[in-house]
Amino acid sequence: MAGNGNENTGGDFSFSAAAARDALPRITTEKGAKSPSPSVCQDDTAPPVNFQTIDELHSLQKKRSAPTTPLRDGGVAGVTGTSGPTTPVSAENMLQSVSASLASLTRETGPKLIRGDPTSLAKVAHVPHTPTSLPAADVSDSGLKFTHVLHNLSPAELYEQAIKFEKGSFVTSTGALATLSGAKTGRSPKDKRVVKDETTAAELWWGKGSPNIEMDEQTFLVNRERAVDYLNSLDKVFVNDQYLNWDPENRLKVRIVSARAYHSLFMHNMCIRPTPEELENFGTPDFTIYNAGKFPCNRFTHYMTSSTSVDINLGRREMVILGTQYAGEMKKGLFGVMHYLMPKRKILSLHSGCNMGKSGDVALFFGLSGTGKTTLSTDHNRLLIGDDEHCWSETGVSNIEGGCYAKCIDLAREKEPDIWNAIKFGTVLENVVFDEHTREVDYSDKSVTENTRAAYPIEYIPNSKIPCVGPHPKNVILLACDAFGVLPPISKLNLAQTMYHFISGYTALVAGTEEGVKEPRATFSACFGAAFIMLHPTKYAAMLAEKMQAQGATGWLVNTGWSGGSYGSGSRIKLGYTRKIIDAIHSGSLLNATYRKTDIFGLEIPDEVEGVPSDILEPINAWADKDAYQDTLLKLARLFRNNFETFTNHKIGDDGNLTEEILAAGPNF
Ligand SMILES: Nc1ncnc2c1ncn2[C@@H]1O[C@H](COP(=O)(O)OP(=O)(O)OP(=O)(O)O)[C@@H](O)[C@H]1O
Ligand SMILES: O=C([O-])CC(=O)C(=O)O
Ligand SMILES: [Ca+2]
Ligand SMILES: [Mn+2]
Repeated sequence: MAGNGNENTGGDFSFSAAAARDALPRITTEKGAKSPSPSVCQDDTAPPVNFQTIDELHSLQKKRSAPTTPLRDGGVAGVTGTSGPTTPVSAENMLQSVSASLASLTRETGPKLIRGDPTSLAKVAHVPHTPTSLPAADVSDSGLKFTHVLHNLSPAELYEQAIKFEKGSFVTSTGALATLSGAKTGRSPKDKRVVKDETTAAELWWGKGSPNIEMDEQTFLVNRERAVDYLNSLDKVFVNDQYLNWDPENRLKVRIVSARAYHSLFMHNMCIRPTPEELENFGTPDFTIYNAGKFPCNRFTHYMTSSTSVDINLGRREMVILGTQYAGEMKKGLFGVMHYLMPKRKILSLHSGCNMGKSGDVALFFGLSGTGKTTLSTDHNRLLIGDDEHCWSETGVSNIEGGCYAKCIDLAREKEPDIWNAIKFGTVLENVVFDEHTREVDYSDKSVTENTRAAYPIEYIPNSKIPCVGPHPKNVILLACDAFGVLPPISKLNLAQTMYHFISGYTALVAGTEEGVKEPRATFSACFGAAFIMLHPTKYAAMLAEKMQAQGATGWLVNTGWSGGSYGSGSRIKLGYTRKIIDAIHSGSLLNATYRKTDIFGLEIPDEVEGVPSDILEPINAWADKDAYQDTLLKLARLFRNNFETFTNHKIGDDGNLTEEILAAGPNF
């Protein structure tokens, strides 16, 4: 408790003679003594105080957040939370809406809900419950208990909740909230399930290569019930009501119900934050996530193969998370939903970063995880529209999210100053290691995981473009981190090549970090995000082709991976060089360069890029062992060809010619 035992509770204050030490002069303040003359130097010039007790003093410390609509009479709502004796109409509506979200399938309404923190001393009154005559079998103890709802808490409040109640939560030296995501430190794509009903059976991509592993409606309801019961069993749940998509015409209202302050702060940062007015009029969400990730799924449930399950039900507009606390599941689950809903509106959803030059030229950065979307779209000379998820509509681009999720492994202030500076109060820092005393983060430490992450609101990047929308893209940059070291650092693509590489979705990360050289492992992930797409890849590819053609956008392939040899003998292309290459794309200077065509992949590579040594532009020149280069190149070409086989029978768009051209745009050998 605050208070140091010396509270001045009235006008009198004196040291008793017994307590006074001999060496100290006796100090007496007499009741009713005249105030000292202004000429006398003294500290305590404070006017009379407004409190008589410590509790009164503390009650003065917090003032109620300004309500944005008039309060109704205290008697109407009858709910007393921590923040005062009356509850605004909007809060009452919110509680009813959350109660409906948490209603289980056997109970008509959710548990009794209370606003605020259960640890608060404030007295709580019962939520008026519409009397329902339920069959006796439906009455259970869980229906009789209260669940406190912590609705759209602020970052400061969430920090306090995390630090008080969630092990592994700490404030770092720069003010970020360090958290642990638990046993899972990355997504679990093999545990993702999508409900297959009549509609989705016809609409979605199923079967070989598809990320959509089916589950039936009944099993979804079993998992949903498990998650909802778990959440209702808690003393408190966090509820975030937020938006997705900065395009106001295609905005989605999302509700996230979770058990952890970490999850609530993560989504606060990653989704678009409503204004107080928008929150008051939020109404019913379009999509709801039940994050019960602390609790496992029941492995005896049909379709389950582990204790983790991430389930999407497009019909019910719900997602259930069991058995993983990795926060990225929520972000990417919603991205999947956008990949379903947006194409229905002829809007293309993209796993890409996006930024804009001062003159309004927009660039998209596609790439799989770790290829540089966040790093390269965060560019001090350009406006950041977003780092990971976008929509491309008839009118231009819009960010789906309200925040960024940057990889932090080996983060260095000099190389990535904007990301470094964004790691401050409000930022969630996942799974990093820090000094126990100074709380300085060691970004090179992989003790917990290599996938350390920072989630921060987009406005933490100084040159972010708010609202996060822009005109049609001029450049479409495909990023591949080629650990084989055979793709050129930069090549210009024609439309068919752009489609070929977009559908292939290649990258090659290094398998492990254990001692000894590890073979690079090629990954092909259609549309640079197969884990998130819902429809067949050719649907998205056709939309991209049509949009690029209509806007005259140029495609580029940038290797952000190895040069001069594969992983182990070559080295990763310096970020500084990649930035120079990207600068040359943005400025338009690369469009006018002289190009040469490479063997096998048929890529156009420039003779020169300002600020980049010319001998790395043609990969073979950078390799000491030319035979090894040829072998590796062929090996990669075969991997591309094998991967593309699944797409050879699919038509792309209405135009059969495009399909032919795309097939011909792959490696030739
Ligand atoms: N030449 C390079 N170009 C780009 N990134 C590089 C380069 N060299 C090293 N890196 C590092 O590679 C990582 C790229 O990760 P980044 O966060 O940008 O990935 P991402 O594409 O946004 O992935 P995700 O979708 O998982 O968020 C960063 O840690 C960056 O510092
Ligand atoms: O989703 C995540 O956890 C991180 C990410 O952006 C990706 O993997 O593409
Ligand atoms: Ca990223
Ligand atoms: Mn991503």
